[in-house]
Amino acid sequence: MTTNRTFTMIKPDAVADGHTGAIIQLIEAAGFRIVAIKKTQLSADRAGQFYAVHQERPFYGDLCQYMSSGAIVPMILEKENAVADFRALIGATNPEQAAEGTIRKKFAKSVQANAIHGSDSDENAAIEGSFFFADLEKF
Ligand SMILES: Nc1ncnc2c1ncn2[C@@H]1O[C@H](COP(=O)(O)OP(=O)(O)OP(=O)(O)O)[C@@H](O)[C@H]1O
Repeated sequence: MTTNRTFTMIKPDAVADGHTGAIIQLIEAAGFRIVAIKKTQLSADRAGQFYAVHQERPFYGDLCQYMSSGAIVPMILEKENAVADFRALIGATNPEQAAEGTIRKKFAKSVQANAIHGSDSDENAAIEGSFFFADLEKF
């Protein structure tokens, strides 16, 4: 296994509900090191750019509206096997299918408002991290 990075965002529902601290605690307890972190809000246009891969999907418009509806907390995280281990920590996209103990099982409200994002590959983790953070913001 190699030490590498993944990208995550705590989504608007979880930030608005006051779960930011609890989610960060779970992430750090699972062995991830925070390389970069901020609190920000996406415009609908920027949410659309971030999720451009989904633009043909029926839920794309709703997703962009939801992701720009409030503050989010994007982070770059570092750990051995970061991408796969983080996907395991957050659980399935649909919280009804998420395993016990996962972040989505604990905090997600629906398949859309599912509390947290996790990159699905090393390549996307690098692209998504650069979408939010300049090199000088990564430590
Ligand atoms: N059927 C759906 N209805 C509404 N929203 C959806 C649906 N499927 C996915 N989404 C939303 O789009 C996001 C991206 O979908 P994707 O299939 O990439 O899931 P994921 O990889 O688990 O999620 P993410 O990319 O946020 O980590 C989901 O996290 C969710 O917020």
